[in-house]
Amino acid sequence: MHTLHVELGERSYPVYIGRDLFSGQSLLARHIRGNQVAIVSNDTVAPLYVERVREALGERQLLTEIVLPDGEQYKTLASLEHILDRLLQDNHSRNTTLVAVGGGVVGDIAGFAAACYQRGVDFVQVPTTLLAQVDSSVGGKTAVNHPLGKNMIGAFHQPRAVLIDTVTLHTLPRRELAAGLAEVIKYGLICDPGFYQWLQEAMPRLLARDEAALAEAIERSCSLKAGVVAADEREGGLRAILNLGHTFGHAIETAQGYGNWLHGEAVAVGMLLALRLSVQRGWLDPAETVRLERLLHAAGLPLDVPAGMGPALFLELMARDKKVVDGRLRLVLLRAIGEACVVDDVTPAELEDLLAAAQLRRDSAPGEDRPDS
Ligand SMILES: NC(=O)c1ccc[n+]([C@@H]2O[C@H](COP(=O)([O-])OP(=O)(O)OC[C@H]3O[C@@H](n4cnc5c(N)ncnc54)[C@H](O)[C@@H]3O)[C@@H](O)[C@H]2O)c1
Ligand SMILES: O=C(O)C(=O)C[C@@H](O)[C@H](O)[C@H](O)COP(=O)(O)O
Ligand SMILES: [Zn+2]
Repeated sequence: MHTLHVELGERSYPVYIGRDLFSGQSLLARHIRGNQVAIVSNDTVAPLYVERVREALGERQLLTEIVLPDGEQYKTLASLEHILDRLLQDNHSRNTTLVAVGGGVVGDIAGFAAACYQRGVDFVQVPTTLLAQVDSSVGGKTAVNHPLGKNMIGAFHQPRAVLIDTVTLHTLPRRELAAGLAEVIKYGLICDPGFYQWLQEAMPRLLARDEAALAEAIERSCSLKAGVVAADEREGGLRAILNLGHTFGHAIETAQGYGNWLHGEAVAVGMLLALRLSVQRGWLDPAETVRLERLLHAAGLPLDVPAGMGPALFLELMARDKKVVDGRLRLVLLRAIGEACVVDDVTPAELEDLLAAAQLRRDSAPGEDRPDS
């Protein structure tokens, strides 16, 4: 087992990465302060993994299991309300702990419920998708979506611990594995060129679910994210680099109706758009776009914007991005591979050209595998 720490003073916590973390002496029980627990999961993950988690918790005075319907379309205020209703009905007090067992959707909603319930209770993340293991379980961003925008209602609330059991990745559908790889690739692009190079070589092993390769990708990703979060917990500055590709990606997810495009798929296309802008500024060699396209394609990720999503719709949705300051759009670009920066001077005309070209590229290559075809 490998242990990392997210260093945030009194809110610091460990991230455990290993196999079979729920057997033997319970790591989980050690991070639960009171005698009350609510497990939050969904109807796909609960039958697979909740029993193991329940056993690892041992005897509890109060144990509630909350099973949400599966899907990004349920990352809503209604699901949040359902969790809060159940906690109140079962008389959970302020020393209860929520344990999120699932992907980023479950983790984000359960974390937000923990932030809200009686003004804040403990929670532990047990992420079961690659995406949640490398990204969403670490860092304390919690939220639900709104029809007008992704993660628009939420809070910063750090977990007490993150338990990453890599065995869970064996049941993960192939498309979901690819979605997680998009966020892994993101770390290489924004802050670690050596890791980016390693990913080019390791991609076949990652796709074959080679345990050593997956563990290395998870450890390196979590370590990079922990460093950024420790330096800027609430996204006052540096943390925004973790948003590479997300301004475009969130617009795609919102426009397509949450769940049609996976978060990682939308981010993959968004990162390519950000790279093309960086090339246009003369910061990157055009060959870098081709290198990223090859890597995303090898991972099984889309390269093109959705059909019918033109510049006007992109610009309308991107104007609601959380990084907008005083009406000014801010985008994460790359000065070099491994060196991200945030700019606020990309003009609407520049974006229109970029997005019109992306639409043209999409329409001139029909029949390729895409989430919406
Ligand atoms: N808080 C953050 O910092 C952060 C970071 C990145 C992404 N996110 C959010 O995370 C969400 C995406 O997370 P995701 O990609 O994990 O999606 P997800 O939670 O929808 O999970 C993907 C699918 O895999 C299933 N699943 C989960 N674990 C499984 C397993 N081990 N075996 C079989 N099936 C399994 C789920 O039921 C679901 O159908 C988005 O809402 C995104 O906005 C948040
Ligand atoms: O942890 C962060 O900070 C991130 O930006 C990680 C992203 O991968 C993640 O999708 C996050 O939820 C996006 O945050 P948002 O503030 O743009 O909603
Ligand atoms: Zn993301």
